[in-house]
Amino acid sequence: MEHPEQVPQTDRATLAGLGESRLLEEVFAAYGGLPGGGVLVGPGDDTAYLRVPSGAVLATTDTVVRGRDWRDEWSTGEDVGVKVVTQNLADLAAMGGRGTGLLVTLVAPQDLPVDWVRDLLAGTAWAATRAGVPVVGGDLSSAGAQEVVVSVTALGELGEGVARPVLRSGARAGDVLAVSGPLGRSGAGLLLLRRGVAPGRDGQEAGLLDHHRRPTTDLEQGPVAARAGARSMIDVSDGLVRDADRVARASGVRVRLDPGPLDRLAGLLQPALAPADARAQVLAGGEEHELLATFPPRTGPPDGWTVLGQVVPSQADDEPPAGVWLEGRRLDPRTGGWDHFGG
Ligand SMILES: Nc1ncnc2c1ncn2[C@@H]1O[C@H](COP(=O)(O)OP(=O)(O)OP(=O)(O)O)[C@@H](O)[C@H]1O
Ligand SMILES: Cc1ncc(C[n+]2csc(CCOP(=O)(O)O)c2C)c(N)n1
Ligand SMILES: [Mg+2]
Repeated sequence: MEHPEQVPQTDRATLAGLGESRLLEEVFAAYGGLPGGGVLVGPGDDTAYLRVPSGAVLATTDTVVRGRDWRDEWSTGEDVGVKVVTQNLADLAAMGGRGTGLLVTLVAPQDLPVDWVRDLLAGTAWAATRAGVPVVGGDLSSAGAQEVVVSVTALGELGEGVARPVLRSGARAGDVLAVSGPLGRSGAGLLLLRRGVAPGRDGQEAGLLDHHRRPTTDLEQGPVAARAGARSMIDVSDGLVRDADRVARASGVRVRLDPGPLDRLAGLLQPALAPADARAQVLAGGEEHELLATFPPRTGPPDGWTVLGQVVPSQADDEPPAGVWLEGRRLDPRTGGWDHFGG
């Protein structure tokens, strides 16, 4: 028979000491108070059971891996939780949607400190609460030493007043290209961390590090853009050029960036970054999770968005015909931006 009070505190400090059942109790407690009117059955049974008022579901998933997507020297478990939830919700926002439920999976070694998992639960719960989305389930599994993987699946539906999802393929010649917020902050923060910069709590560098650790996208801007008539949309996860190139190719158009707004956005990263580094991060910095959308010229973007350029027809003699252009030259998406497999 087990006497929990006799188990030394240190034994409970790792996942092996705590055990799956007690960890699950903590998981349920962490996610228990979250909002979510449509949840008919929440965590604890074989599946969750959700109401689907609009009759159609948005579904996306995004996974982060220790060493690849975060480093423990740079990010806490709470940071990881905030970021992985935000990444998923930004994908829903980029369709013109909002979350209705999250599933959170943790794959971790037995010697992982329970406190790291408690931080992860706090971070995921914080980001879910901020967005008004319940965590409805997930999974736990074990991994080899050092391997920690957190995977989130997000379910959602189109925002109120949004009739259809905003796809990457909807950009049309004549559209205005705009972004919902600044660019390059997360990439700039990562660059500073790689350089070993240890900024004080205030100031520009601290803000960039914060945005790298916990992107603060205004997720409502997705439905706002959709209602404003956005014809195409994507969230900037792999860098402006790479993500704009995806829109251009899906739509069969050219995207022409204006240098002026790029310089202004790069200015926001200076003096923490030198001008050339700042420009590079605006063009290629990943994990920003601001929304990039195109709008018909007559309506233009909603208030607070920054116009970055225009959509123009693709030219038959260009190879490839669709892509991103700046000052008369095509920007190769492979030379900047994030690719998990290095391509
Ligand atoms: N293993 C897979 N099986 C099926 N579909 C996949 C798989 N991996 C990716 N996809 C699909 O490919 C598309 C692009 O995936 P990706 O992860 O690059 O999404 P993204 O929105 O561009 O990136 P991010 O998640 O960083 O915002 C998505 O529609 C995704 O569902
Ligand atoms: C340790 C460490 N190294 C590199 C990075 C940068 N990084 C990881 S994934 C990604 C793009 C988005 O991925 P996805 O498309 O899967 O959402 C970027 C820019 C990091 N955060 N931590
Ligand atoms: Mg995306």
